[in-house]
Formats: sequence, C-alpha cells, structure tokens
Amino acid sequence: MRIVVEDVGKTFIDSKKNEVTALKDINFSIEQQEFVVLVGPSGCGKSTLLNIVGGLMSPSTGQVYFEGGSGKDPKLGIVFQEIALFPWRTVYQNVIFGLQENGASKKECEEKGKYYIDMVGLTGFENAYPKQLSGGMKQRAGIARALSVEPDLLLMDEPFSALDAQTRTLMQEELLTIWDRTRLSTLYVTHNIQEAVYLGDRVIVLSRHPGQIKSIINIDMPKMERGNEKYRLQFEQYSNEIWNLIRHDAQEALKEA
Ligand SMILES: Nc1ncnc2c1ncn2[C@@H]1O[C@H](COP(=O)(O)OP(=O)(O)OP(=O)(O)O)[C@@H](O)[C@H]1O
Repeated sequence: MRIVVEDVGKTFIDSKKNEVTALKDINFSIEQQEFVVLVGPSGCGKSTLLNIVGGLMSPSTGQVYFEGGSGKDPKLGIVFQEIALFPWRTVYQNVIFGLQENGASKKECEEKGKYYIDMVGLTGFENAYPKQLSGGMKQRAGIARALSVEPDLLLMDEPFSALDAQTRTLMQEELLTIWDRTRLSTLYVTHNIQEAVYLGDRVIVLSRHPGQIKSIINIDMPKMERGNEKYRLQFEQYSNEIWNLIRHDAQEALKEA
C-alpha cells in the first residue's frame, strides 16, 4: 500500500484570532515498506502533518489517500511521545487493546499479544502495570500495542524524546531490528538529526512559518549497518547536510521560544 500526501495545507486560528499557516503545499508519498522521517525545527508543523496523515486532524487544503490496498479502511498504528498506556491495564491488556477494538478473538489476542510482547523484549512483564515499568519499557509496550494490529502504516511522533540518551540509543537500535522483521511503512517525526539519518530511508526536511518541504533526502546507506565505523563519514555528511538546511530556522525558533 502506498500513502500519498497531496497539496496538503493547514491553517489554524490562534488565540489572538490571527491565521497561522502551519503547513503549505505539502506533497510526498510513503512507499510500501518505506521508513520516512519528518525532521525540522520546533513549530515547523511535524506533529500537525503526522496527525493529518493519521486522520486525527483534517487538512485545510489537499488530501491524503492510500493506493493499492484491499479497499478496506487502512489500519494505522500510532506511537506518541507521551506514553499513552492505560494505567489500569497490564502490559498484555494494553498491547491487545487495538485488537480487541477490532473485534479479534481471544485466541488471536493471545497469539499476537505474545508475539509482539516478545518482539519488543517485554516477555516476563505481561502482567505488570505501567507504573511498574521504566520509561523505555513503557515505550516498548506502546510500540507492541501499535504493532499488534499489524498496521498498513505505523506513525511515530517523537517516540523516544522523553527517554535518557542511552535508553534512546538502544531503542533506536531495537526499532531498526523490529522494522527489519515487520517491514512496516512508517512515518516517523523527530527533531533529532542523527536519529533521522540512522532510521530513515528518506528524510523530509521541513522549514517553518509556513511549514513547507525544504528538501527530501535519500539516505543511501545500508539500513542495518549505519552504526558501523565504515559509514561514520557518510553518516556525518548526511547529518551536516540536514543541519545546514535546518540551522537558520532553528535559530529563528529559538528567538521565539
Ligand atoms: N491547535 C492549534 N491552534 C493554533 N495553532 C496551532 C495549533 N496546533 C499547532 N499550531 C501551530 O502550528 C505550528 C506547527 O505546530 P506543530 O506542533 O505541528 O509543530 P512541530 O514541528 O510538531 O513542533 P514541535 O517540534 O515543537 O513539537 C506552530 O506554529 C503551532 O503554534
């Protein structure tokens, strides 16, 4: 299934009744099994765009559509920065939530619940409650919940930004391994350039005021080998290229903060 974002724009009315053009003329596609990263400075419209692609918000102009599917509504898996687990449900009950909502049988819930809990490394914690888990473990449970519905598109909005640096690095590595096993089409939002270069097949760089596509960069390094010394120089070159595209806007964002 291919996801097409066509001429999307979004205008908000702010508290002073002024029009804010958050997004303008956004055109791109996400191919089957492709991992696309949206990167840009604070306020460039990354989350707004992800919400529009996920159908959580409607665009002011343009459209998002899915090509080549079964004709049924596409299934989406979403992971947010804020770990949105139900505190009164165990890890297992959280992970199977989407499946239950979709009317899956008890047997299917058990099989898929077990499979995806294992995939994110939470086997043994099925009966734990969110408050008993570390930040990284909560986010793993959130990822398993999104994966368990076997989505046509996985949407991730800064999923690791609340984690400490070491946990974040480990989670990035694990996400690559998970992606390699599932090959899900993914749209991933971050403002961390290294994360974008490490994970993305393509990185879409957004500018701000209004949020527009500044550049789309193909990351031409083998996906599972990007941490290798062999690719260090190329990794840095991509990171510098993206930073040079963002730097001016990031400075402007800082002045407004
Ligand atoms: N509900 C809203 N009402 C008014 N303005 C909004 C609303 N939501 C977002 N905006 C504005 O739209 C622009 C884009 O916001 P958005 O949160 O999508 O950016 P972002 O790139 O995800 O930012 P960050 O990296 O800081 O999370 C900003 O200028 C923001 O102030």
